[in-house]
Amino acid sequence: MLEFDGLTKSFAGRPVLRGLSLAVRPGELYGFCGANGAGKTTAMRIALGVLAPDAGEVRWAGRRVDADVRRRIGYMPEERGLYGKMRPRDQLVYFARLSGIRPDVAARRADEWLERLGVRVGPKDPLERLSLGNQQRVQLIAALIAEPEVLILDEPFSGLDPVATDAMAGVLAEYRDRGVPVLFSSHQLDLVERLCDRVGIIRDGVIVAEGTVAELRRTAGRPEVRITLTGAPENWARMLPGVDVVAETGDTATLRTRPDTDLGELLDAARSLGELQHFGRREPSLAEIFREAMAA
Ligand SMILES: Nc1ncnc2c1ncn2[C@@H]1O[C@H](COP(=O)(O)OP(=O)(O)OP(=O)(O)O)[C@@H](O)[C@H]1O
Repeated sequence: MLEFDGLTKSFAGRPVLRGLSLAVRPGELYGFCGANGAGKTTAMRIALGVLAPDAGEVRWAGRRVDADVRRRIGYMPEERGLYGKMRPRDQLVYFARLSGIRPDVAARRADEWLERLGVRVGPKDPLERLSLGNQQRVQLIAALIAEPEVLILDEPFSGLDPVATDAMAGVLAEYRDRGVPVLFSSHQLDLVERLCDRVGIIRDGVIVAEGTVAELRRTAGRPEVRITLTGAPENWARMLPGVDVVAETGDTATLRTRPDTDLGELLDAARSLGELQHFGRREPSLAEIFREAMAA
C-alpha cells in the first residue's frame, strides 16, 4: 500500500498541507482531486523526495520512502522535466539506465513504448519538436520505463486529445490490473469518475471526502430531483419542502435535495400542488460532489 500519513508542509509560514493522509492500495487507480493550489503537487513532490515535509511521512509497502524505494516509483512531474533539445529515445534510454537497466534492454523498451503509444518522431527530432500530446506520452514512458511498482502522476491527462486520453487511460488501467497502486491528480472530473476505483478530494491541505464514486454519492452528494407539474400555481417549486431550486423551465423544475430531504414528503407535496407528470431522481456527478465539498 502507498500511504501518505499526516503530511504537513508550510511555505514561508503559510500552511499548504495540514495533516494530509491517504492510502492507495495495490491494484487501485486513485484520483487525487482538489481546487487549484489545494496542495496536490506539494504532496506528490513530498512522496518523491523533491520536497521534505514538516511532519508526517510517505510509505510504500510499510517502508518509509527513501532513495531506494523512490527508484521503484514511476513519477510524472507537473513541470514535466524532460530535455527539449534531446531526442526522445535517447532520453528514455538515459532514464532507464539511471535506474540500472542494461542499455540493450532500455533501448528495446523505449522502442516498444514509442511504437505502442504511437509517438511518431523522426530519428533526429529533439523532444521540443513534438506536439504537446506526444511530449506527454514520452513523459509517461519515462515514468514507466523502469517497470515501476508504484505510479504517481501529476495531471497526466491535461492537454490531451480524446485519442491520447484513451491511450493514457488504457496504460494506467493496465498497471492497475497488474497490481500497481496508481495515484494521479486531475481536474477532469468526468474522466476521474469514469476511470478511478477511489477518489480523494483535498481542500486546504486535508482530504475532505474520499471513497468510491458510489460512496461519495451516498455520503457527500445531494441527488437532484426533476419534477414536472401541470395546473400548479405560479412559483410552485419554491413551495416544496426540503429542496433548493436549481432551474425552472415551463412546467418542469430541477431541485437539489438536502441531506434530510424526505423524497416521499416531496412527492406528496408536489401532488398536492398540481397534476404530477414526472418525478425523477438523478445521482450527482463527481463534479457536483466536488463543488459541494468545496462549499461545505
Ligand atoms: N516551492 C514553493 N514555494 C512557495 N509556495 C509554494 C511552493 N510550492 C507550492 N507553493 C504554494 O503552495 C500551494 C499549493 O500548491 P500546489 O502546487 O501543491 O497545489 P495544487 O493542488 O497542485 O494546484 P493545481 O491544481 O493548481 O496544480 C500554492 O498556493 C502554491 O503557490
